[in-house]
Formats: sequence, structure tokens, C-alpha cells
Amino acid sequence: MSESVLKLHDVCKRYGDFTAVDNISLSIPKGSVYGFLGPNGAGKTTTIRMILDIIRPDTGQIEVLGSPSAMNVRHRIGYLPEEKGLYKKMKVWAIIAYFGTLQGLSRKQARSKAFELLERYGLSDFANSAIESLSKGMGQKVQVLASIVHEPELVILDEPFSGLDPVNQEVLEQLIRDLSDNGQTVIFSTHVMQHAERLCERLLLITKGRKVFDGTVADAHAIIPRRIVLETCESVDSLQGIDGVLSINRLPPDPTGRPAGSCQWELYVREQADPQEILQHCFSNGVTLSRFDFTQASLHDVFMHLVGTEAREHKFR
Ligand SMILES: Nc1ncnc2c1ncn2[C@@H]1O[C@H](COP(=O)(O)OP(=O)(O)OP(=O)(O)O)[C@@H](O)[C@H]1O
Repeated sequence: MSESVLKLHDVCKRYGDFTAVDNISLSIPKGSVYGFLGPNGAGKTTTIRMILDIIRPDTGQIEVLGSPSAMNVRHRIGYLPEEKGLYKKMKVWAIIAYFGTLQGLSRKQARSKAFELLERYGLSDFANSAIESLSKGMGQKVQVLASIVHEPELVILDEPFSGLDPVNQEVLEQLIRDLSDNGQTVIFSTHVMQHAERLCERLLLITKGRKVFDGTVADAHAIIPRRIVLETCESVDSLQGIDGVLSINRLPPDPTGRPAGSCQWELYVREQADPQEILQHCFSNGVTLSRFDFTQASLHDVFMHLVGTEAREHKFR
């Protein structure tokens, strides 16, 4: 079992009668890229603020880098808050360096690290520009750099992709990969499943303050039934008997280029089922196929499935 950089145990946060974070436990392995996912108001930012000891949980324990308070280990943590904004009059390089000195770097180290980061992430032409002359997205990139200038072991980025154009989203994805390659642990919150799907080893999915999933991306994909579409002129009755086949439905006719007499069928198979077994069964039983498509559920499908279930649970409680 790998070392854990962050542990939450039964953490709750209430505002009056409203429970913003409801009994969340999790453990984040060192060196991982970990995504906090959830719809608006799910409790992501509240959880992050409790991790950083900006606000206190009502109940439960949090351990960050072995300490009961992030304040004790703040020089080992980098944080990009949800509300972005930097001192407008300062120069780009100077603000990154300033954050570096706040985190314990010498002025010389901070300056050289600031220029190095600006160069690596495509901002060196703006090093001497004032923050107020930058676009919103560029300012955000600068703020990300300011949060990692001191090479923290744990980097926590709250909605780092919001407001960035696709090119800069890619730059930020690369930056997160670079941090991970360097052995740093990264936690980021997002609504955009694709970033999580591409970057994260593990995910936390919360909705209405409650954890509905915590595991690897592969575990997430395995949560919902897999869909197979096949096309054949033969009967598919024998497929009903295969272990793991949940349902078989005939798809409506589609007039484009289908061989005479053939039909398309949609199969849902159990989460862990191997589509190759269905294919093998067809070969062995003389079911000639003119199409066999297996689609892996996207993280978005999983998200909708889990959040939908959670919404129903809440409704019937
Ligand atoms: N200081 C506060 N007082 C009262 N309610 C609060 C406070 N802070 C947060 N909340 C509520 O707690 C819930 C969780 O908010 P939070 O900001 O953690 O969600 P989030 O998952 O980060 O959402 P988003 O993706 O929209 O930023 C929301 O319903 C929010 O209105």
C-alpha cells in the first residue's frame, strides 16, 4: 500500500441546518493525480478549504502530510483557490517570485524559478508585463505557476481549467503531468470529465456533500453496464443464455447500407463482462456478424449514472 499524503475520516461540515459535506472519508496516495468531481454545490470547494484548514470541519479528522493541520505544513503545499485574482500592478515574473519567497525560497531562487516556469509554459514574452494587461486565462495560468513555484509536495488546484481556452487547457494538463512525473501529488477539482479521464489515477465523486464514488478511472468505467451493438441475419436467441448478458433489444431499422435481412441488436452486459466472450460465442454458434461494436462507458456516463442514483436516493429518503 503506497504512502498516503492526505487522509479524511468521516468529515462533516454544516451551515445551520444545511450539510455541505456529509461524512467524507478518503485517502490519497503519494504521487497520484486525484480528481474531485461533482456538480455545482456538491461540496468540492468546502472539502478543499477544510483540507487546507481555511475552515474547520464540524466533525471528523483530517491529516495532511502527516500533520493534523495544513497550516503546520503550508510550505509543502501549493494551492490555487477557486476565486482567482492577483495583484494587478505587479509584473508577471515578480508576482510568481513573490509567492515563492512567501513559501520560503530566497529572492534569487524565486526569481530564477519564476523565469524557468514562464519559459517552460509559454509565458516568457509576458514576464515583464503587468498582471492587469493579461487576459483572464493568462492571468489564471500565472496564478497556477505562482502556486507551484516552491515545488510543493502536495498541489491542490480548485477548478484550474475553468476559463482557459483549449490550448491553455492542454498546457495545464501538461503542467499537471509534469508535477506528477516529478513525484508531486496533485488534487484538482473540475466539472469537466475529460480532464479527469485523461489525467487522474483516482477520482472522488461527490454530490450533495456525499461521496458516491472513490476509486480508479478503470473502477469508475466498470460501474455501469457495457453496451454492445451487433448486426446479423441470424437469430440472437442463444446469446440470452450467456452469463453476464443483461438485456438484448432490437434496434429500429436503419436503411443505410445494411445487408438484406439483417438486424441490429443492442446488448447490455454486466460491468465486468468480457465482450470477447460474446464474440467467441457468436463464432462458435454460427451467428455470422456484419457488425460488432463495443463502447466503453465514458466518465460522463458513469457520472450521470451515479449522480442520478444519488438524486433518487435523496428523493426517497
Ligand atoms: N459559508 C457558507 N454558508 C452557507 N452555505 C455555504 C457556505 N459555503 C458553501 N455553502 C454551501 O455549501 C454547498 C457546497 O458548496 P461548495 O462551494 O463546496 O460546492 P462546489 O462543489 O465547490 O460547487 P461549484 O462547483 O459550484 O464551485 C453549496 O450548496 C453552498 O451554497
